[in-house]
Amino acid sequence: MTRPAKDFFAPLAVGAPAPPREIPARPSRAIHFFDPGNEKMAAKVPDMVGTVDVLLGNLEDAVKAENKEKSRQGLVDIGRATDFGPTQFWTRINSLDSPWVLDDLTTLVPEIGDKLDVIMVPKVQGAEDIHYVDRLLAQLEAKAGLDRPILVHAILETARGVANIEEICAASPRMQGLSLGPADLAADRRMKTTRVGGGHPGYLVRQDPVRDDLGVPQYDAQRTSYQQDLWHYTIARMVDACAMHGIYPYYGPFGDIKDTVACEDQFRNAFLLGCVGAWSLHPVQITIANKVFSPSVEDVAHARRVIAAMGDGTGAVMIDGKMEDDASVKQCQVMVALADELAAIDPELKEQYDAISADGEVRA
Ligand SMILES: CC(C)(COP(=O)(O)OP(=O)(O)OC[C@H]1O[C@@H](n2cnc3c(N)ncnc32)[C@H](O)[C@@H]1OP(=O)(O)O)[C@@H](O)C(=O)NCCC(=O)NCCSC(=O)C[C@](C)(O)C(=O)O
Ligand SMILES: [Mg+2]
Repeated sequence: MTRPAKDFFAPLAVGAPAPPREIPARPSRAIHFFDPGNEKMAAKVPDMVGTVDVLLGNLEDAVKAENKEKSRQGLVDIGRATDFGPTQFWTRINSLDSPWVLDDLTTLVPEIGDKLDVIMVPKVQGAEDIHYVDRLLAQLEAKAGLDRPILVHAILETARGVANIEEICAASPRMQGLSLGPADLAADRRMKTTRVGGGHPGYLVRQDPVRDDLGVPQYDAQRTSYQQDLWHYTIARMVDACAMHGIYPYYGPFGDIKDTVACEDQFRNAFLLGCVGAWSLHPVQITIANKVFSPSVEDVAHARRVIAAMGDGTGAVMIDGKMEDDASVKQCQVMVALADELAAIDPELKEQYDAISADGEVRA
């Protein structure tokens, strides 16, 4: 059973900061993963501040078992030494059934809890996992004297997690968002892919066979086929669950680092469906995510034009042969609100968006 409404926003430990009533829409187009125990990667982190929306020190998968403590300590060192300015600082802790997670939390909260914005919890199965982390964080925050609650992000990477998606989003006022974990999820579902996210050439639909003059189907003749998106169903569920709960959905990792074209396509599908960002595993993917998850100048110009033409936002008008009304103006408001949020942290985008007048004219 969920907590009654009057208790939902009460701190879960005496002296812990009050949980948030709203999750701020902070830009997070790329959640950039680095291994804090890898000296070469860690050395690059200070210079990445300001170039990426989120820097995430990863402690879970992709960190070898023998390096878990080194990575945790590396994260503490980076957290203490770095001024993150406008960039958010997140971590992915080890899974709740691992031998490392308790030390992750009991070390990170007192050492760098004042710097950490969000803790990503992998392999979340249901509300019980979030409840566990929620209470423990409250106890640790109280003990450390923190005045700001650390937010929680869940990765969906089991069938049970997907089935329990709504209760996971609703489990705590700390819930900030969800990410897709396509590799673990594929394994858990017994999907027959061996990739980390992205498409698969075998998952397709094919045009019907053309027929000859006698109406006989020509099965061997050339037919167009279209690759489909293996992740559409899960992302769409995430988007609805997150929107309903006032939190944020993210596409997860795209493992084929060299295929920047397909990565951009996968990220754009997620953007169009309602995701606010994706993970970047390699610096090259930051550029892709920043581009894809920022509305284009054309889209912002069109949105401003519709908003200007719609006046008080009611009724119907024709713009370039298309009907716009109370509903389409709301879509335009979503686009403009995102552009405003991004302009506030990205000077290059600000310049581009500032060149668009309030009624949608793009100045040269
Ligand atoms: C893919 C890898 C091995 C290629 O690493 P590389 O060294 O072969 O690449 P490179 O192109 O040769 O690197 C060029 C330079 O960039 C640096 N570099 C390279 N990557 C980064 C980075 N991320 N951040 C900062 N710097 C980075 C690298 O150290 C090197 O520095 P150098 O010029 O000084 O020699 C490497 O990029 C990497 O380890 N990335 C992170 C992988 C990761 O975090 N995986 C876990 C998330 S995905 C996941 O867990 C799945 C999920 C959700 O759980 C589920 O679906 O179930
Ligand atoms: Mg995983």
